[in-house]
Amino acid sequence: MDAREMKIKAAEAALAHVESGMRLGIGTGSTAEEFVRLLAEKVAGGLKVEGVPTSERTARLCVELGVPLKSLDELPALDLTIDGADEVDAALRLIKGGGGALLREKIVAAASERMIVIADESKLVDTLGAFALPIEVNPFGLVSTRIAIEKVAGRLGLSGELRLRQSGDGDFTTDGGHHIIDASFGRIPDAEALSSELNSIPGVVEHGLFINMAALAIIAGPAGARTLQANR
Ligand SMILES: O=C[C@H](O)[C@H](O)[C@H](O)COP(=O)(O)O
Repeated sequence: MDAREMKIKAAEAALAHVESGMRLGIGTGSTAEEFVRLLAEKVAGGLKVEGVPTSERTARLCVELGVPLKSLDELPALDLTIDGADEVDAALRLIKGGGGALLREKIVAAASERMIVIADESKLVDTLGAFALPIEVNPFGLVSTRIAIEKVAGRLGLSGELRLRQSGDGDFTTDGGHHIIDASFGRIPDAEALSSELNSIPGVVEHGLFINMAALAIIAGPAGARTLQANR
């Protein structure tokens, strides 16, 4: 089974949690897109749901495939969000933002009663941090913000390259008009501490550590999909 087939398996298992009438947060990325494709088939077959997309990219795919959308202001309380992740640990702490959608993803997940993460087994890790942590920053005062990130990281014993994410035509810009610094810390033993330290930096808009947000992770491997439950 290749990576795409595993993503589809995880997305199929997540679809079993979707009931007619639900208000859904719809994630971003290649795994979430497999979920959108399967959801669209169910919608075509009569399933009634309304979705709030976590990115312009997801919104475009939903429109193309006929998944009904609303804005988060129209549907401010959601039943369930289904989204992918770049890393998942056993406590269901996540790194997200590889696709640059972390801010809207976090806002949508926080507005949802439940978040289910879907991923292939390559995303499951013992300790977060091998994937560079995306940190969304305001373009104003980038140098000061970068220095502040280095300082808080240093206080927690973390170091590594902080790289301003690039796209084809210059600095990558998120749907919210911000930039992303990818922080290669290697290993983040205390994700909670790093999360609150990063939140205290004014130029940091949001970061890709999702803690206490996912209720369930559906992880697919060659043998099929298994479910991990958050112990809280
Ligand atoms: O910003 C993007 C999101 O956080 C994605 O959910 C994450 O990067 C995982 O994407 P993929 O399913 O493509 O690996």
